[in-house]
Amino acid sequence: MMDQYFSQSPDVVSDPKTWRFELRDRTFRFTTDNGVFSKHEVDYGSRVLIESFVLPEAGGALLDVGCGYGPITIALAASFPERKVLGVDVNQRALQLARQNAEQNRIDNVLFKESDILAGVSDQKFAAILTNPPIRAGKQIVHQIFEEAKQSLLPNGELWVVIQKKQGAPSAKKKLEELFNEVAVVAKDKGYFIFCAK
Ligand SMILES: C[S@@+](CC[C@H](N)C(=O)[O-])C[C@H]1O[C@@H](n2cnc3c(N)ncnc32)[C@H](O)[C@@H]1O
Repeated sequence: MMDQYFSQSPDVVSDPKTWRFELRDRTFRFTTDNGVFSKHEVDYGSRVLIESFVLPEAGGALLDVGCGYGPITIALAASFPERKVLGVDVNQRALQLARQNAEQNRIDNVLFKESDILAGVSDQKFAAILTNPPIRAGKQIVHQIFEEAKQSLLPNGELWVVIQKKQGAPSAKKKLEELFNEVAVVAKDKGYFIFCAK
């Protein structure tokens, strides 16, 4: 089987690496491994999303869809200790690393759960849902994330998405505009767009 970062259990040999990275003025220690997305450093798009995120009016938990080894979930949990932050992914190796990363950074307002898109958290509503979506899984999955997110937002809740222009930002924006009343471009940096939809 071809190894993909979004496979449920990567079959590449494990070779964990630990490194430091600064996000929202705090230094984190992340452990990553083969078979997970962006294993050498925090992905540039995720960085732009993390740095530009502001809490919405709605109170309540935050959700990171496709959390990988946890950089978005963990950085936001550290910034907003009064909020609970959930991270979901299909990749079990990534989820294991995310739990380890939360522990080694002493972040305890997080929960990581295996879930195909939002299926595993369909009983909950969120103040904000964030995603650096799995582009390589296909446009249909990305659009499904947007659709399921819309159903899982609290009133005044917001969906925050990072997507590169060359990886389909215009078509993602169009889909978001079909689903939501308001879609703002919050940031643009090196070809990465941050959309906030409500
Ligand atoms: C672009 S990566 C982002 C990872 C992480 N948030 C980061 O910033 O490094 C997208 C993630 O989506 C996950 N993914 C792929 N298909 C998924 C699905 N159907 N449901 C949930 N997560 C999925 C992948 O395993 C991958 O970890």
